[in-house]
Amino acid sequence: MVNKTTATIGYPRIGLNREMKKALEAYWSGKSSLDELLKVSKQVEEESLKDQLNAGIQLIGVGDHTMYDHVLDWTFRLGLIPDRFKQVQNPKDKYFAMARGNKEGLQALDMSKFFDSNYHYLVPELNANSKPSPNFEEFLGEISRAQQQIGKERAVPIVFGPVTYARLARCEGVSVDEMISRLVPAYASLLNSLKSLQVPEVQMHEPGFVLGDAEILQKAAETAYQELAKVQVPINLVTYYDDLGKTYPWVVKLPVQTISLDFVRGDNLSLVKKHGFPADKKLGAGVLDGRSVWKDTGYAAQVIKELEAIVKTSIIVQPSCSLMHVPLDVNSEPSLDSNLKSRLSFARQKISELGLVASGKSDSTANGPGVASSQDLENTLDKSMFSRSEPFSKRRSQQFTVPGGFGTTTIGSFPQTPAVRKLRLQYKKGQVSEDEYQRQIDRHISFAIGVQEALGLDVFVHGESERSDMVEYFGQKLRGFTFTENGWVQSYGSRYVRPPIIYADVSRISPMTVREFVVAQSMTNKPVKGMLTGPVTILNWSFPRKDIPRKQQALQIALALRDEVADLEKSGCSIIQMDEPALREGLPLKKERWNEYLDWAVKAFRLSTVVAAPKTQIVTHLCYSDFQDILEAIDQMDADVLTIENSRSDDAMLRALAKYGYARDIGPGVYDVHSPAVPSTEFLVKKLEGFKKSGIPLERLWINPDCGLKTRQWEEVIPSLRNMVDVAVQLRKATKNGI
Ligand code: MET
Ligand SMILES: [Zn+2]
Repeated sequence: MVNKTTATIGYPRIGLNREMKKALEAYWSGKSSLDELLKVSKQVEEESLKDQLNAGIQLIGVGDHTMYDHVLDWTFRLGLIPDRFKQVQNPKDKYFAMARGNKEGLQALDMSKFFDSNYHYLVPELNANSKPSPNFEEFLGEISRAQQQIGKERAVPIVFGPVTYARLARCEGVSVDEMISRLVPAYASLLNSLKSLQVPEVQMHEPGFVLGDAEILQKAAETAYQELAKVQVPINLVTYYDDLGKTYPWVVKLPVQTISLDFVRGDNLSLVKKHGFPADKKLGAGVLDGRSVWKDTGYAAQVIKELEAIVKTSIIVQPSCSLMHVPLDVNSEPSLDSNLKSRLSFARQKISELGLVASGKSDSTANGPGVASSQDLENTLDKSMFSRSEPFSKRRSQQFTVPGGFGTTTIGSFPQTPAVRKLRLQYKKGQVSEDEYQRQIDRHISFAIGVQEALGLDVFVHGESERSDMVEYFGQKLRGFTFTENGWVQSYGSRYVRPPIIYADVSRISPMTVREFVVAQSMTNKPVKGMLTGPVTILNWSFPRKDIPRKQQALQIALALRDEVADLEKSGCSIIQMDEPALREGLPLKKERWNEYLDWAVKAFRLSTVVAAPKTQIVTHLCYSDFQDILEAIDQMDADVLTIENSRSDDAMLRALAKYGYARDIGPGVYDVHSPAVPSTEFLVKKLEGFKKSGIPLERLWINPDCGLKTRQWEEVIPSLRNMVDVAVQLRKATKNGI
């Protein structure tokens, strides 16, 4: 029988009660000292090791604690600091300036999504002159502390690998291959230091090998790992978030002692079966889903059994990836239903599950989420439920348009002022009655309508003051969702999210947005948009079930939203916006799986919207990413108006849409809502000039900001929108006069 041990490859680093967030924010605002921040940070680090030690984990990943972001940590340790930060003397000030910019106007590093997760990392900026000047002192200190706490034989340093580091960086004037080779000496020296600390092995995290284009890295990766092997410290090459795909045959042959694979996403099991597994290597088997909140229901043990027939040396039972993507402890959820709780597994529960799996036992309470109804929903629905009754060419003349074109509108939310937030909190705590709450919400709606009236916008919104979050709001009103009180997961830095959990079939209980729409519409003669979050976004920003495919869950949500669209229409709503900001981010890492995802994502969007009559205008809004590679899917969504984030991308998206021949209406964002700056009319005129040049027919254009305005203040919003409307009106006149 092969030998089995347990390991972890990363743990939540935010603290049970969001200690890191609180400590960081107190430090940034000057309310506490650096010493206090460091103290909290060490406590959180210690607690997490204590958890893993108590759970009996044999090889515990250490050194993954972070003040902000682990990729930034490696940029810092490797000494790959962009020139503009070199003027900052104090190391912590420098670190945080790279993370968030500083008061002196230094711009932070760019932030980007970490693979296909909802975590965001700070993108290393490298160029022809970038040469590592490493300083691993703090990291080595962290490793020594861990060794003292949990014992040398258990503490396995987690190192972010050179290939992935270079691959995720923005390399200007230097190739990724060249950068990898420049990194190797720094990594070799680190491995040497770790060797002197007598670590049992080093985890080299290389998720970059699962990316679709990782093949091109073969040569550089082989050279790098041959060099690193010379140090002669055992290396565990850790990959996750997908299977190795085409890179499997050569990645498993790299000169390392252990290969760790994700057996939850992608299909590494088939690759292992097809190609075999090197007889002299250990296998880190990521069999417990590190990105799911559900207990394993026997899958892990099954995979281990199959692997035992193939692997010759030893199998290490571990989570599929770092547990940073799940909340810390189910036991911090006093109000969750106890039956449901017994089926959930957050980080602390997962590490005890590992032991069970390794010992061949499984948990009898784990019987999967909800009542499974795994029927293929798509096939139970008539095909006509996925198409509008008339094509866009016939719909458009029946829908609302602004004479002279360039209709002005906004994306939905207006400033979430302290008063709005306080009101929602009081309501949540039962301090204001439902009636009183609605009366107050209606006052906010009335204010928003008044402002839009005064500014002369063409299509109004009610302002979303009743929503703290565009997914949570709908989740709370739908059957099948549940919420945690303390289930925080790091999104970036000190920003954490609490994704809803889908635990059963989703359906609508009663109308969710109709009341607010009716109130808003009763206050104005201008059309008010109905405002909904799309099915794919609701799904992608929640923890899904594991007992039925994501597609089925998306279609269930879509059916619920479809009823909402029908009800809005019945209440007199003639323009309905279905936001899908998270559509793009759900794309699988490997291109060959894109079509399958896009197929059901588009179907879900259509199922939720096409119920609308031809005269009802369906708007969608996409933001947060570059959509140029999914133009066809966007076209197939068949929305009448597409509002899209564009303000930061130099109209590239617009040109791409024009080139593609996108023929429906478009509302490209004319200014960046994430900046407090008020866009001047000159700026906006220039922006609109750019639109003209993009090749999009002018009569197809709407004028709007690039996203919702909830994070802004009225003092910024009012002058910004005033300028926006002014410029649209000017353009309308100019175009009419043929200028
Ligand atoms: C992240 S997209 C946000 C769209 C939403 N309607 C809003 O304005 O807030
Ligand atoms: Zn948006």
